[in-house]
Amino acid sequence: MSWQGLISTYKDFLPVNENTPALTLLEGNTPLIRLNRLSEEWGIDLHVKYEGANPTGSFKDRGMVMAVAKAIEEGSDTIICASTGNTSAAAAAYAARANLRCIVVIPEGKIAMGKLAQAVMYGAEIISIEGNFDQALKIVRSLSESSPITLVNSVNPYRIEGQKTAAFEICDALGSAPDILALPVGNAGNITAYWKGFKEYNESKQTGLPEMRGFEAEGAAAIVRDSIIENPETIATAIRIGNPASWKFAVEAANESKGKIDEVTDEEILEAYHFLAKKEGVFAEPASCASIAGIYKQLKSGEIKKGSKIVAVLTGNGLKDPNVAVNTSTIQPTLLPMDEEVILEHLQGVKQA
Ligand SMILES: N[C@@H](CCOP(=O)(O)O)C(=O)O
Repeated sequence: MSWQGLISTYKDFLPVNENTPALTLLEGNTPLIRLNRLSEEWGIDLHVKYEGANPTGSFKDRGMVMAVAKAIEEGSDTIICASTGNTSAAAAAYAARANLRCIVVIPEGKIAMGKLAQAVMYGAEIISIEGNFDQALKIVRSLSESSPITLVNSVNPYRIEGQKTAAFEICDALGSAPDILALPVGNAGNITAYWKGFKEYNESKQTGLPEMRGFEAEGAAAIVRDSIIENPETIATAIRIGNPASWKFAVEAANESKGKIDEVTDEEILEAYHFLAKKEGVFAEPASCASIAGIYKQLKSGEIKKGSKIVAVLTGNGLKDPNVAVNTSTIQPTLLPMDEEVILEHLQGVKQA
């Protein structure tokens, strides 16, 4: 049978009942791609869960389909979120699909262009604040407590329920859980969701449990430092968060699984971002590449053993953030005059090089 989306496929593992609408944009069922060159170079068996293949280009669709379906079931007609970009894109898309009103609060000037374009196109009401994500989240949390508006950030438990399905897909594709699951950590909802998913699948199908290795950006590494960061800064805007909402659950996931929450620098993230695209043909947004950068770092330090089977979660599509790609690439187009002879001569040179 063709793919019917998350709610239909995983209903036995999700909080759905006969009143839950069959909302879907056919999210989920994303590719698990083996990275052949990096596996060989690094002496590991490395795969990426390419969440950029979701309908709005990020893993947020998994959680959002669930949160919006439950909002409708509970009679809500308006959803709200704070966002560094991907959550707002997903919220706006599913609200449009379900004919709900959607309000998004974003930090001014800190949203990648592709993500802003999505919120605009899907018809969200966009409030841009002179503050950061953590401040925006505080505002929408208090608003949703005092009015009949459904908060769809990952503090909404249905978001975690939807997002846990990625762990099921990994186990189904590999036949069991990998040795290590590596992923970026921003607001920490996704590491919470994956750990819940691996535990539930293991209980039901004995698929085993991975070590959970989460990676924050150095300039936003609140969990690693064990201290709130008032002004988080990183090129990886999706994880530019200084007070993660699911902090406690992220620490639990790392501790229970004998994994670790670690940090990577912007330089390490950008290095991974470029070699992933150039060596493997996989283009993911900068924050996603914290997972690859983290694996590379821990292989060099010896914390990750050779031979390990590892899945790195690539949370969002590279096209979300075209500015970082163009501004950090050494490759620039060669400009030639519209003269056939000149162009052919140049291409002959390129061919021989
Ligand atoms: N990176 C996120 C920020 C956190 O959103 P959450 O609702 O998943 O906790 C974004 O895309 O906005």
